[in-house]
Amino acid sequence: MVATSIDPIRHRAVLFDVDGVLTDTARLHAAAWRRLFDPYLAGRPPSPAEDHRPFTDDDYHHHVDGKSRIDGVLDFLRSRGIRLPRGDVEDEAGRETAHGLGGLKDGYFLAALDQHGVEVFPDAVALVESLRRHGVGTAAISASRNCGRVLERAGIAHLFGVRVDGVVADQLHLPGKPDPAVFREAARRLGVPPSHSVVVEDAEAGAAAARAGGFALVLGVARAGPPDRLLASGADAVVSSLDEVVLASPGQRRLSEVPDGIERWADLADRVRGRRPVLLLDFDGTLAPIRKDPAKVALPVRTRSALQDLVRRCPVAVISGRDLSDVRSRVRVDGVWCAGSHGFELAGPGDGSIAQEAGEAALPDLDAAEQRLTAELEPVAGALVDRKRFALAAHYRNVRPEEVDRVVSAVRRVGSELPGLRVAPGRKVVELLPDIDWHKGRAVRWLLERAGLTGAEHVPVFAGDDHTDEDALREIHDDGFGIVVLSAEHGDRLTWARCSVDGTRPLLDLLSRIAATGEQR
Ligand SMILES: O=P(O)(O)OC[C@H]1O[C@H](O[C@H]2O[C@H](CO)[C@@H](O)[C@H](O)[C@H]2O)[C@H](O)[C@@H](O)[C@@H]1O
Repeated sequence: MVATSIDPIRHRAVLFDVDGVLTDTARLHAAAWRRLFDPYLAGRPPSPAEDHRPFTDDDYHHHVDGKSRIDGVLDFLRSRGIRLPRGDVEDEAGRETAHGLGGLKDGYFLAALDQHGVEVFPDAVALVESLRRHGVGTAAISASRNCGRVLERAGIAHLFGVRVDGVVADQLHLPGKPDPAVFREAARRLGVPPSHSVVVEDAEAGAAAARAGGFALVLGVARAGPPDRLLASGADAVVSSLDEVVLASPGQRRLSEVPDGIERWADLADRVRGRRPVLLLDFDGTLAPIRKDPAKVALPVRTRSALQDLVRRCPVAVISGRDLSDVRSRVRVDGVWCAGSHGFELAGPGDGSIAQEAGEAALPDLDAAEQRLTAELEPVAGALVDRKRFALAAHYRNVRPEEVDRVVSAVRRVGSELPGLRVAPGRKVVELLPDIDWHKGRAVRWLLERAGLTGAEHVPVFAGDDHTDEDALREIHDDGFGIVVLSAEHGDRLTWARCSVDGTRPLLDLLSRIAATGEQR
């Protein structure tokens, strides 16, 4: 299952293909190609090596859609056993070269544009506007040299901070789709890595390009007809209208808009006053500082002693992405509950009075993913594949920047090939988790209920720094108190937290104030 939702926390840019996604011009292109190829094929002398049947919709989707004009001519004719010289950009329209025939097609397309005008798809415009309101960068991508003209005539050129079209691709000598170069160039211009960008495409070549480029989400649009061709080409999900795409909740705020928990404690204290706090704490980046080598991370002495103090005052749990046994061995504070693998395994203090292990069915897929990714990422210097019982992390903190997309796309590909898994990005890490409706948020709620820590007399307090912590921050948003630990690695993303702290020290100070406020009941 892949949700058709764009999450502004994770997806900081969305790249839209133009013809067929934003504007109803794909059919004008298809008609112009047909007008070019049908008489051309009919006029060729019969040959057993060539197929002269008329141009079909399937031909358009498989051989032409999404590609540059010249590649479209060459690839389609090659599929019919015909090889033409590429020719030259100066070739007059109609000459028997790729440039010559491409010029003729362009004349037909421009005539159709003049005759019919450009219609926009209102669902696409609504999505673009909504994304921009959420601060997500938007780009328009097209193989067409007429992209600028189409966007201007449609009145939507101003909605895109970046445009990478056939003209830009020619200037920079970028190969056309299915090569990911045009998408990567757009992401680069928006300043967002492919691993945090979404591509919206209606063409097979475009979906394949985005998949190969390691983009976070490849969303196919099949306005008429089945989704299969786009799914087969690499789309994560296919919608028939962009109305089906939902955005993360407006309840979230930018990190820069969230008040500092210490500075604004006087205003925030009422949320916990008179209630018994239940402290639910993330480990890496929250209790323990981030390090280059995950194996070298240790709980600082001062933090352990603060936890020992807190556990005497209220229930405390650590909810980590690490393996359960790993996080337990690093926390070592009596009386603390621990959850590992992002909440997929959970146990009570000591011997574990209660236990929960979600995601058992995904173990064979995790084993297969571990085998494949260990082999595939072995040549990537700095890449680290870390298998947890119910998760697999591919770390790229120590990978050269130009190799990061290789790591991310390998994980995404393996994740999409194994139906039991889903992809979850984190801080310089991309993980595979069991594809079931379970995460830190569900685990936290389960723990509160099983331990009898529910009801108005309790207030769940969750603190975390990373993307997977947002599941828990969202879960307790209405009845609890969420704290996000700031990090320069996240930019100004959205969060469900009610307040922020600037590191572990102020976090421990805030938790102590929360415990003290709870003690005044
Ligand atoms: O939920 P958490 O307890 O925060 O665990 C999330 C991941 O944390 C670890 O990776 C992160 O910390 C590493 C050490 O500082 C750092 O090198 C890496 O870049 C971070 O993503 C841990 O290794 C993962 O298994 C956890 O999933």
